[in-house]
Parts: sequence; C-alpha cells; structure tokens
Amino acid sequence: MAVRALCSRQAFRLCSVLASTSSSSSSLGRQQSNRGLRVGFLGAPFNKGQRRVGVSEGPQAVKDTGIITSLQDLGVDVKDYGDVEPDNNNNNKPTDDAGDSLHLGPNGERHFEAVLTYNQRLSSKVGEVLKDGRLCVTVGGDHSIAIGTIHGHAHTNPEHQVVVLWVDAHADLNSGTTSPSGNMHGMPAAFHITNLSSRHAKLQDGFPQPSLATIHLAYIGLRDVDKGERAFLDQLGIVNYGMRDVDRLGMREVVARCLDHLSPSTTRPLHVSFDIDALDPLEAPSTGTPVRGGLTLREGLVVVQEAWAGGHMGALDLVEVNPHLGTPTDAAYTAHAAKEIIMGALVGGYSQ
Ligand SMILES: NC(=[NH2+])NCCC[C@H](N)C(=O)O
Ligand SMILES: [Mn+2]
Ligand SMILES: [Mn+2]
Repeated sequence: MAVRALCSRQAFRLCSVLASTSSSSSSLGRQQSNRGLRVGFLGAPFNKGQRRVGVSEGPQAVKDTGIITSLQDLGVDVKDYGDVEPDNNNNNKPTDDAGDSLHLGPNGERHFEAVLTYNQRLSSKVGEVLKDGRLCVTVGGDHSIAIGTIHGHAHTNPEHQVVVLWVDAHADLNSGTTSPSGNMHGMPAAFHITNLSSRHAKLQDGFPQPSLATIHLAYIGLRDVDKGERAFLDQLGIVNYGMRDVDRLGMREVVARCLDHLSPSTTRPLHVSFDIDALDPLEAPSTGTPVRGGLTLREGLVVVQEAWAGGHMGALDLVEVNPHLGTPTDAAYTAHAAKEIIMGALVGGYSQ
C-alpha cells in the first residue's frame, strides 16, 4: 500500500533525479532506476556552532557505516569529495574551553567569524559539487553548516533560488539578539530569509547573501522552539509542522502538504536540511541537543522518501551526529539512523 502510494506520487510529479521511468518496487527495479543518479559526498567536520566536542567526528562516523559502498551497490555514481576542513587544527577542543577565545559577534554570536568564514568556503565547495552535475550530500558537523550549504546551493542555481525543507526538533531561526545560547547552530535558517537577514551581522564582503522568501521554507518535527523563533514563525507565516501536527495528521499528510507548499521544480530545486535530532533520542541518542518526543526512524524515512519521490532534490544536509555522546553502541546506532535517512533521500530506501 505504502509502496503503491509512493509510486503513484512519483508518476504525478516530474522526477529530475531518476533517469528511468520504471516505478517497479523490486530491488532490481530500484537498482536500474538508480543508474544515472550522480551524488557528491562532502564532509563538514565543523563544531564551532555549538559547545559540545565530538560533532566534528560526525562525517567519519557516517562514512564508517559503509554508506558509499551501499549506494554504489545500488547503482549510484558516488564521488567522495572529502572534508572541507576547518582552518585551525584545534577544532576538537571544547568550544567553551577557558583558553579558547569565543570571538563573539556583534550580537553575542559565539565564534561569529569562524562560523561564517568556514561556511563561505563550504558554500564554494557545494557549488563545485553541483556544477559537476551531482546531488550534493553534506554530512556535518553542527547545523551552522547549513549557512554554507544552502548558500552554495542557492547561488549556484542561475536564478539564485531553492526551496528548503528543514527537518529538526528546533527552528534554528534565532538571531544573536533572540538566541538564548549564542550558539550559531541555532541560527542558520535565519541567515537565508530575506526578511530576517538584515537582523544578522555579515562578513565584510556581505556573506552570506539571503536567498529565501518566507514561502520557500517549511519545517517538520519542531518541538523545542524559542520565544523569539516562535514570534518569527508566526509573524512571517512560515509553514511549520510540529510533533502535534504529526500526531494529528500523520507524517504522509504532513510531508505532502510541505511539498505542495514548496513545489520544488527544475528552476527551484529542493534542499533538505535534516538535523538528526528531529528523530527521537531513542532512535538517535548521540546528538548534542536531544529533545524527547520526536520522530520515529520510520517517520523520518517517510519525510525523505516522499521528498525523493517528488523529485528535484538538489542537496541534502545530515547534521548533528556526535559520536562522542553516549556509549559506542549509541554512536553506531545514531550513525546508522543517519545512513538510513540519507539512503531514503537518495534512492527511496534500500532495506524495505
Ligand atoms: N541545530 C541545533 N541542534 N540547534 C539547537 C538550537 C537550540 C536553541 N534553540 C538555541 O538557539 O540555542
Ligand atoms: Mn536540532
Ligand atoms: Mn538544527
């Protein structure tokens, strides 16, 4: 039933990613239809958007699941572009270490310049992957890296336009003045919204330039939203589906509404920014800001599989896997959940 619904959806929407028109759900059918799918993998081992050590090990932990081989086994052409390394070699230091200067931004943003200069480099790298004709998968790293990934995606596109599906327990819509923490992983979405970007300090050359009208962003999974963020969501009318909406409507309906609203297209491709903390901590325990009452892995998969089926996905972020948190088993479990989500987004899942 689920598969049939997925296929009929696929039939109604133009799918830019799949070369084949086959909608067979057999593993052979999938394998054939993945031919022609070209993916670029980028690691973004950056941790200065938050305070916990270990999130810079996220890309390696996800790679250690064997994800690249699994994709290749399904016929996907995957190129590993390696990591965009942070400038200094002290990236593993706790970011609130006494000796580590915080370099606050004008509104108290922690590591303001380090976050933005890193993201400027990341943005160019994302552009490079996309210009190679590949769907760009960026594995973080903390969520501040979405400043660079979305910027790179939007500004590579001739019209400078994308739509963004943000899957997260948090809205990440703070500015320096509304943020309760000063952590920039709680701010990336706001940098891209034209109506909010004037609240943000920029680098001297103007980076990052905003690219999203409020109608080009939609949220799924919210359950820990700060007061200032709630005010922005309400005032700007940004489409957002929290956990109560998921309870009431079911995830298939929630994603369908988000995708209808965003209507990704060839000229306005879809960027999915998936924070692993959207999942319940029982599913993904090794993450820095866990919030109970979250998505099951199945619900997370419904989000990405429907996004896949709808087509036009140009880039995907998978962030906030921190293998230093919890037990080694927790870390492996979390990395595996991340793998499932990425596979679901790229090939519609592989183990069903
Ligand atoms: N990407 C994340 N995990 N963000 C968590 C943000 C938490 C909180 N809203 C803050 O701004 O500090
Ligand atoms: Mn989050
Ligand atoms: Mn986030």
